[in-house]
Amino acid sequence: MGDTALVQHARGVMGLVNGLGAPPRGGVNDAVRVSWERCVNAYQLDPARPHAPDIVDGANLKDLQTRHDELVDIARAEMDTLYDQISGSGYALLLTDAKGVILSEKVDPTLTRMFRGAGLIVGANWSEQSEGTNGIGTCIAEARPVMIHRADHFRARHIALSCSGSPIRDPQGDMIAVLDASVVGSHDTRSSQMHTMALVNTSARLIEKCLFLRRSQPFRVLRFHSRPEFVNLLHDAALALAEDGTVVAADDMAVSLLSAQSRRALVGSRFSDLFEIDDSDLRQLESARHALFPVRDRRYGRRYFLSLVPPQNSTPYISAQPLRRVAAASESVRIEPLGKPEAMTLSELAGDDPMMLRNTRSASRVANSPVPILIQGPTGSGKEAFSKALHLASERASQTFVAVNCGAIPESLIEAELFGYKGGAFTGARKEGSRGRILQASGGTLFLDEIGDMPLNLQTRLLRVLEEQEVVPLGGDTAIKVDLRVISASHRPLREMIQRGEFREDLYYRLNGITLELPALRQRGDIERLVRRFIAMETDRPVTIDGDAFACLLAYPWPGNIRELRNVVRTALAICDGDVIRREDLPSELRNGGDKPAAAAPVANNLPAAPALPTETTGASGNPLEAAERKAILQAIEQNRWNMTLTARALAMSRNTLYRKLARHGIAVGDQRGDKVSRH
Ligand SMILES: Nc1ncnc2c1ncn2[C@@H]1O[C@H](COP(=O)(O)OP(=O)(O)OP(=O)(O)O)[C@@H](O)[C@H]1O
Repeated sequence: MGDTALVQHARGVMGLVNGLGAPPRGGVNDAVRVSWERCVNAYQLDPARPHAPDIVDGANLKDLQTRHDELVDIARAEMDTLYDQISGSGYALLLTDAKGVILSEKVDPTLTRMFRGAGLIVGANWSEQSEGTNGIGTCIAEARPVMIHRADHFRARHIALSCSGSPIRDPQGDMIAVLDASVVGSHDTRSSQMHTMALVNTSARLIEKCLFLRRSQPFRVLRFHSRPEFVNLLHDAALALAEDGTVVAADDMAVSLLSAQSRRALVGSRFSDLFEIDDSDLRQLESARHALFPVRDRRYGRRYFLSLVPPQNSTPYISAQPLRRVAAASESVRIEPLGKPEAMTLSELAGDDPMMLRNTRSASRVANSPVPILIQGPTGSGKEAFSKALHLASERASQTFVAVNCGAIPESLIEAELFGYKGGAFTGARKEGSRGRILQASGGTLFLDEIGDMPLNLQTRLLRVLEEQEVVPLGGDTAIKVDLRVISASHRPLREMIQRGEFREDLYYRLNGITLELPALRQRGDIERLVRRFIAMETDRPVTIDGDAFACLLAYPWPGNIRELRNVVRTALAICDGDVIRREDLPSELRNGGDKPAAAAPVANNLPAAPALPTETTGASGNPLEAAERKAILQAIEQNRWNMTLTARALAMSRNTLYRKLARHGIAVGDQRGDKVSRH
């Protein structure tokens, strides 16, 4: 190509963007014009200036390829097929990462030199920022398939190229790669390139589908289409379902066939919300492997044929963190301070996790109704935070939110704490009496945490209060009307407790208008986001978390759930040297790959909200036996994260005995004894 043509092209580009000189004859389409404007205005590129290609060095390229090995592996087979379809027409097939770095190629060996000359080399960065408008970079910028034909390119040196790029998305819908077919010096017209574009696009969809199916192996996968002959072929629609029928991932075809707005709109829904079929039918569908079932969708009553593929692989790691992106695990990440939010909203708590999204959807539906909510979930999974957010999302937001931890108040005090008492009602009672938590919560929300720890006789009293909506304080004879919204929570299996006669069935049904199950942290699909968010919330300066430390945080099984994560982050920020969190700033359990059993959960995560533990040398008596007991109690408290019921159980003593011992050893548990009152 002569120099004059290159100069003329550069002039045409600048003529169009800046109005300095004549724009190209025949003009360009909108996507190309907008891309040229980005190149000049945002990236300050010059179409005429020669530049050195941006090529990732060997070690970093290897690292990139390793991180994308699943994708590269899946794409290889499809690239071979596509190559056969267009062989002889001089194309190079390229697979890049989401930033435009070429990870692998399929090229006619006789044309390799020509492609090298054009800069199409494994490791080269073809983002718009580097190479200006092109089939890869512009596809990434536009997040859709694009064809950049000859003089559509921004840089004059690329105008011999014709490129067709199509994005590849992961099961969450995030773009992770681009498949591109490029040819040098072809005299084909733009319209004859359309055929190649269509083939590239089809291959990209097939790679996406294979990736979806591979990553969904730990789940049941529902395949469907309106035409039975299409089911279980690569063009059908697919939904990955958790064990309880919740959609954890959806592909684009499912979005299109169900007329949903996006993949996110489907994630978190129940299978039975989408189709006219019960959850129990799932098992039947599963046992009739590959059989097709006709069914209608609930929204429009359209008929589809379904087939259900059972989980292929249920190793705990994969099933626990199914579709989580771990690619970023070995990259350092810089995080800016965010400041502590006053209180988190339901949607902030849910993040991107499918189970949490389903919970917030259900909770929002009943936020303003009196329907009682029972939240089940392991300790530290955010039950109280969720209840508070629900309170704030309701019409009662301006009233009081009262949290009572039934597991942390000595049994003998629960009655007085909850129902209140008249002055002098019992020995030790305050002269002026006490209103009690129920009355304090009237008009607002009463959160009963660890409801499973409430003694049976008090369960009966609580049931009466809830049914009559009135309370009689201890030692009093008149009932006081209350207006309560009750949210209760437990990490214990209440249904099993009913069977064993430890929990009243009638109270269970009174509390359980709807039940929400909060996932353990290790089951959430958004740990990476939570880690970033906690660091951003807890830091007052920009910090970097190095790749190794990040990988440890993502790999750890988090027996203490979100509370533990928060404490680990706080401690790491406090002890890290400078502005970088490194692996050595993490507790040893995390550094060692999190392979300790849950029972030996880290004791190094001093709960910041908890009062500082006195050291064992401050024992009251100086007696070695007493000191040993004191030490054992302190350790058990820390290991059980200040949950007194669990601590008592671990020490094989009753809760009342534990409280007596705490008093004797001078161990103050302060506000950890359970009841917190906050006003909004
Ligand atoms: N999704 C979330 N995002 C950020 N922080 C959260 C989230 N969920 C909970 N937290 C924080 O994690 C900590 C533990 O949450 P919370 O006390 O609500 O858990 P819990 O399940 O009620 O615990 P327990 O069973 O011990 O009573 C709190 O500091 C809370 O603010």
